[in-house]
Amino acid sequence: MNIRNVLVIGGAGYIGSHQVKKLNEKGYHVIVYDNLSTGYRDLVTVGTLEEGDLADKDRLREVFSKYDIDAVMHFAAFIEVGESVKNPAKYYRNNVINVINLLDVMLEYKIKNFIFSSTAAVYGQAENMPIKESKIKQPINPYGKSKLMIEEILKDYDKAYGLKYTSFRYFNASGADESGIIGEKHNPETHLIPLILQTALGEREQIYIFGTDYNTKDGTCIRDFIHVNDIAEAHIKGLERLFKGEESESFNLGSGKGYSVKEIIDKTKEVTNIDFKVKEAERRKGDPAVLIADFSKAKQILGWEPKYNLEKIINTAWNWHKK
Ligand SMILES: NC(=O)c1ccc[n+]([C@@H]2O[C@H](COP(=O)([O-])OP(=O)(O)OC[C@H]3O[C@@H](n4cnc5c(N)ncnc54)[C@H](O)[C@@H]3O)[C@@H](O)[C@H]2O)c1
Ligand SMILES: O=c1ccn([C@@H]2O[C@H](COP(=O)(O)OP(=O)(O)O[C@H]3O[C@H](CO)[C@H](O)[C@H](O)[C@H]3O)[C@@H](O)[C@H]2O)c(=O)[nH]1
Repeated sequence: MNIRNVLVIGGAGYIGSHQVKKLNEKGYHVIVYDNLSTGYRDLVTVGTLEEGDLADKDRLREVFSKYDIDAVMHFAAFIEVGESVKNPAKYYRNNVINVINLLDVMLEYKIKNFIFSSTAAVYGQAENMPIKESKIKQPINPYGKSKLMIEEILKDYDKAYGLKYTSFRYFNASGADESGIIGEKHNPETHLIPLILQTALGEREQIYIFGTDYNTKDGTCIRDFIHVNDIAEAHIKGLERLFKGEESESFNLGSGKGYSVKEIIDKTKEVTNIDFKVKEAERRKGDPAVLIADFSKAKQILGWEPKYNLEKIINTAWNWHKK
């Protein structure tokens, strides 16, 4: 069988770089398209890096002309919820307009297999846990709205142009590859587990708990953490399904288990065997109290389920951060 070419947009970022490594391990040929705005050249450990911006359609055309692309996986986006509230234009431009550019060029080149990084933020505040894909989508910030807009656009492009897509709504992506050569590298870092680990390393004086008065068992927010390699594995299954000609679908990617911020901090102290300062702080704007995924649809249709538990997630992340 011919080796398939997969174009990974945003493959120099945290999740994309793990996907690139996984695709390579599964025998795909990988081309990364990235402008390195929040990504890093050294996270691209295999495949070919083509530098370019999604706003630049001519550069995209060059890449699509150079390689015979079989499918596109799209990870590139701005990802900070708080920033999206302050500067929505930045988010709608990169997370919506630039994705339309990409889809335009894909269609010009008759490439019809597309995998999209969506988010639990499309659901907004949910009353009942765990969250199923069918839940009504009411995102409460521009970041979540920008992702939902693309999900809606994809439905229309499927009907009108026959574009086949799989959208994955990640809950809290975390952990690092076991090799220790790639991991979560965001600057500024806003995510809980890397911030706790930086505190354990003494790079930060303390970790703040944002809100202790939520209606949860210990008053702190509850989240569903999913290992980045479990996410990558699901994408491979989604890709194989598209290559079989199956219909477009959207899936939650989470573990189905929720842990409170306090529990995450305690678990990290246990895994690292380091004690560090914890301070209680005000709630962060826009945080839903609880987010837990129902992943039964991915299990049923893709035959996917997460392999990493919380301890392994923290352990692999710790392994990377120590380096
Ligand atoms: N990290 C999470 O917890 C999480 C949760 C849910 C969804 N997601 C989604 O997963 C995807 C990847 O997230 P991440 O944490 O790896 O982010 P990241 O910032 O590490 O990676 C994004 C990559 O895209 C590139 N990029 C951004 N804009 C670009 C443009 N216009 N042209 C070319 N390249 C561009 C960046 O340089 C970077 O390499 C995003 O779409 C995000 O919305 C992430
Ligand atoms: O220093 C910190 C950082 C975070 N938190 C808390 O830890 C929880 C997790 O926060 P993260 O920033 O790590 O993750 P989010 O749940 O806010 O965001 C994740 O899920 C979102 C979907 O809701 C988006 O997809 C986003 O990209 C993704 O990182 C939240 O309750 C937050 O308030 C703290 O208490 N202290």
